[in-house]
Amino acid sequence: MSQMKSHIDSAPSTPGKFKMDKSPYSHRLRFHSSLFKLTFWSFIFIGLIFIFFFRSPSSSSSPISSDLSRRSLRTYSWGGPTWEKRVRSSAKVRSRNGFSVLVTGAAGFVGTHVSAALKRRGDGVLGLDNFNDYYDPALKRARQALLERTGVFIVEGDINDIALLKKLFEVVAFTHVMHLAAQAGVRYAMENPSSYVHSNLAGLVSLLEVCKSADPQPSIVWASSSSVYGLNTRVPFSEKDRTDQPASLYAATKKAGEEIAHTYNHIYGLSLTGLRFFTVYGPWGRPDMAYFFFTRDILKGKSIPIFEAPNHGTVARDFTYIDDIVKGCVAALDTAEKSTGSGGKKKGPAQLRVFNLGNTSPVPVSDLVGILERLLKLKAKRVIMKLPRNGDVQFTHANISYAQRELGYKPTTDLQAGLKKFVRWYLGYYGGGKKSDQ
Ligand SMILES: O=C(O)[C@H]1O[C@H](OP(=O)(O)OP(=O)(O)OC[C@H]2O[C@@H](n3ccc(=O)[nH]c3=O)[C@H](O)[C@@H]2O)[C@H](O)[C@@H](O)[C@@H]1O
Repeated sequence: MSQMKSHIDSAPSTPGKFKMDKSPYSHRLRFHSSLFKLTFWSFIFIGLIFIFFFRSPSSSSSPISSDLSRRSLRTYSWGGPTWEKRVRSSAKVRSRNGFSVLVTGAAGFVGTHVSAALKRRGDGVLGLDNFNDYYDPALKRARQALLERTGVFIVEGDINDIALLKKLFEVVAFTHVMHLAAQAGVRYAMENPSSYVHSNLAGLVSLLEVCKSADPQPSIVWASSSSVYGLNTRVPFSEKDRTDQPASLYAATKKAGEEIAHTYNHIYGLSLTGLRFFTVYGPWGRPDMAYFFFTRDILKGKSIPIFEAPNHGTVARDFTYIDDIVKGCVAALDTAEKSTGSGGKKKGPAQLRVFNLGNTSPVPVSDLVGILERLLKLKAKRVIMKLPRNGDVQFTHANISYAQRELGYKPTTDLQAGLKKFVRWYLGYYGGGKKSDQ
């Protein structure tokens, strides 16, 4: 190549002169030029093969499959003596009659709070989370750091990874699983339906498969959603009401989860408790939720879209503060009966429950914005918009008498008090909005 380069460099700059076949070097030049072409095209060919094999799944025409493949192809490293030691130590029970709990979605909003609460009272807690990028992973990492300081280790992995789940049950005989890993969010289901199937259906089944084969089988408490009430118009929503009209794919996957839970309870004797959370909010919350991004956008002076139902109908939510939800989750674990099966075989009927965990006082979204304005001492740029027809329901309202009776569940934080705590956390964490580019 360098020889060829020197020929070219020494050749006259006029292109036409280069074609003169009288040149004593013309023969060698032609040979070198075809060698150059061969090398050049070989590189192009190898490059194309490389691009085809290594990029094709994520460069598929559908953004859905590309996103899903990005998530499911991600590999996590786990295993080894040091890793097992950390798993064991994190899951070690430190109080009398304490539980050993596997918390999936531990770097999530509810997962972090529940893990911390369990650890505080002496339960052994091991987290599992895939740290996906549905929202700012830096927030998940910050929650992880918080939990690490309390002695909770979060294993990085996906609930669809059966080998990993089996390994965790080999290392620790979990008494309970708090299953909070999920693809959340009502509106995002229009954008990325597959991720709901991946996490809320396939992931749930993987987890239940491993739990049913474990010996002893753990008791499982898991997150369903208020969205299962869908188009139901009877208020307040009771667990006895129909839930066969979901208004979003998200709701449909949660409802399907409840049916899947029934199956595993029926066939394998797994003790299963589903908790229908009602719009949970609070410090360390999810940036995709309205109260969170309203706060961010009011601080930035950006306009905020406030949904309104037809004929100026009010849109309202039974916003529930995180500490109340945590109490409900812990009470559900405390009252969960043992699974009755072992090694994949049912020995007798097992407990199967579903509870509403709400606040029982719906608040219009416009009032939520009013509270935020007062707390932030800023006026919001409100833009009234039609309630989109992509999954949102007009209102939610929980009847919590069943949870009250069985779990002693009694929410104590109203929206004003809860948002005050959220705003204080938000300003401390993001420093008045400077860091909040999620
Ligand atoms: O209760 C539940 O089960 C669900 O609660 C929330 O869903 P959602 O109540 O829709 O919460 P947000 O997305 O924070 O919306 C809160 C309210 O603000 C309204 N909103 C939302 C977004 C927006 O731009 N403007 C607006 O007015 C919504 O219509 C809704 O009434 C969570 O996002 C779900 O993961 C959870 O399962």
